[in-house]
Amino acid sequence: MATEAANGNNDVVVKKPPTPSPLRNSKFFQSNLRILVTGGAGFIGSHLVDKLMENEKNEVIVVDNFFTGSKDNLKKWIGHPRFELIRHDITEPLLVEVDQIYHLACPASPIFYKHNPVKTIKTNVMGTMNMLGLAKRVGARILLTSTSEVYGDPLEHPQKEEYWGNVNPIGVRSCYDEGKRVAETLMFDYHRQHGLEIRIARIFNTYGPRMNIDDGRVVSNFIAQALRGESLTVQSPGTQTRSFCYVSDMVDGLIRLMEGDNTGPINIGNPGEFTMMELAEIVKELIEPSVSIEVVENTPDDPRQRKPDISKAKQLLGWEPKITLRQGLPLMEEDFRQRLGVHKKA
Ligand SMILES: O=c1ccn([C@@H]2O[C@H](COP(=O)(O)OP(=O)(O)O[C@H]3OC[C@@H](O)[C@H](O)[C@H]3O)[C@@H](O)[C@H]2O)c(=O)[nH]1
Repeated sequence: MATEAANGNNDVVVKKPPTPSPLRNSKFFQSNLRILVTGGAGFIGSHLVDKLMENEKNEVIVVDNFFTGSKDNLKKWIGHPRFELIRHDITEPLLVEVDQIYHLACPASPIFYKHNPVKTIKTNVMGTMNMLGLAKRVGARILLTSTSEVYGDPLEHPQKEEYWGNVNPIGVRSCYDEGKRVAETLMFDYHRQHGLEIRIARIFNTYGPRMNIDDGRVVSNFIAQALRGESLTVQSPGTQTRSFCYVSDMVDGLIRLMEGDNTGPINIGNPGEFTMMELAEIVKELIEPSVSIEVVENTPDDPRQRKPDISKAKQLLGWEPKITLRQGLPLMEEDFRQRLGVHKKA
């Protein structure tokens, strides 16, 4: 049985995991691992699918409602015998016979998750309940991608998993940060009450190819602005910090967590910390030195600092990120150049 990595009173004896359904063991039995990825057409989800598909013993089923995800991100797998794509909104129940569930589905960019906040919280609460119900019914192990936003505007720095956070429960970000906090609670309640095998990753800011160009998050905004020759919009005051993890490192961390013996929550992120002004200066230097940097108005409740303590990931998963910001940005630049049709100057 999995050990519990962190937090409060989780050290309660839990039930044995439910046995997989009889269907899974008879008619549909086969030696491959069948893996469901919710939100698998999205940015991190599609990179995770690529990695899972590299293993010939894996069959991957993606469910996505394509609100922020796109079929384009999965085009190389469509038609592959070990791959299936289902258009489905996880706020509605779903029954598929699977062994593992990577539950990623939820808009992650603040402008998208704030666009329809009621839908965002439904996705996190009802969507997670539906996926937990599925995991219970078929005896699957389930991994939730939670977020560094559960720490809110943190009063402890860097953030350890034991920190309970500083979250505004009625703020404009709460549909996402409180939504993910409830999702974590549901995961642990199903674990304690029904013996479900759970894993929780707290994902810190992540970047890389396939982010939506107009995603609204800072790295994609700055790269798109630099390539379009527009000013880089640093939201005030510019001294707020974030720590950016390249997507291939993130995917490795998620797979290690799923395959390991710890429930989490475990922080997965890159501890290299930058102010938003520093980030703008690096993007300017690496991509387009002629652009200017402009300070613009910020949105409410923007966390002033964020940096993961990744001691647990190192110790329990043997994981740490390999790609620095200066190595990762050019890889993302290349993808954005192709999609925007902007060629490098000779
Ligand atoms: O154009 C921009 C966009 C954003 N920013 C700033 O950049 C910082 C990061 O903002 P982002 O929108 O990229 O992301 P946030 O850190 O606010 O939220 C993210 O946190 C972790 C993940 O779970 C999610 O992907 C997302 O919610 C903020 O301080 C924001 O004010 C800019 O300075 N300019």
